[in-house]
Amino acid sequence: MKIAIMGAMVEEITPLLDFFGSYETIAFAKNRYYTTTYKGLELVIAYSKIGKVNASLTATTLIEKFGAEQLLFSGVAGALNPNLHVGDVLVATALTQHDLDITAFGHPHGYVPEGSVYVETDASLRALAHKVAHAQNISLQEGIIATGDQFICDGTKKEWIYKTFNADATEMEGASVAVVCDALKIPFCVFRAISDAADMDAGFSFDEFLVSSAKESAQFIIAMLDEL
Ligand SMILES: CCCCCCN(CO)Cc1c[nH]c2c(N)ncnc12
Repeated sequence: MKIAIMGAMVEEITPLLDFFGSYETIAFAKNRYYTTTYKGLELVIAYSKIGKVNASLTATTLIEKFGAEQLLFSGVAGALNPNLHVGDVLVATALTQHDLDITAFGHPHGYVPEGSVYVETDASLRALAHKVAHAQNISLQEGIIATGDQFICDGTKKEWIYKTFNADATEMEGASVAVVCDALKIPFCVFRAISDAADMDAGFSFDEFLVSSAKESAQFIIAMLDEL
């Protein structure tokens, strides 16, 4: 089984590369893909760089060029739901694009023709995540992620996204991964540890907690691999 593990920033995959220790590096399309094996699994690891376009390119490459049969995303996110706090690990049930807007033509936010507002993650990967969380006594939150090409650091924008999409967290890549994996029929799931509250302090909080929260998410992914 070939599994892709994807992040957006180097800090999100460094804990993975450090854990696996040795890996091949393949340069492609202005990016680098790291391949290794772990307990009989073939792994291909990459960070896309920030934003939906970069994430779409990397997710497609991981599948079409490297032959990934499942894709796990590991990273950090801003909390929209007040019950989510820095360090909490969230598994996405569904993802949406909060900045996709043709409402001028009567469509709902996040919708374009022949698409859907939400893309759901793979139910069996989610079930496995809960099994792993329970077995390892890790508290795993579940929720909707709203993705957009903006770092959200403003209470008004935060509330709008929270209310418009009933979303629990926000980030900048997950929904792209969802659209790509859904179209290419590859089971996927998105795991994000909270780094900030997407409010006026988000920038400072993100700087302070990126590394520790990225580690939280990466550690959960590693725990998942033992059960895949
Ligand atoms: C150089 C700084 C790059 C920030 C990239 C942030 N990632 C994008 O996936 C996750 C994220 C954490 N908190 C966020 C927030 N409040 N809004 C959007 N995205 C996020």
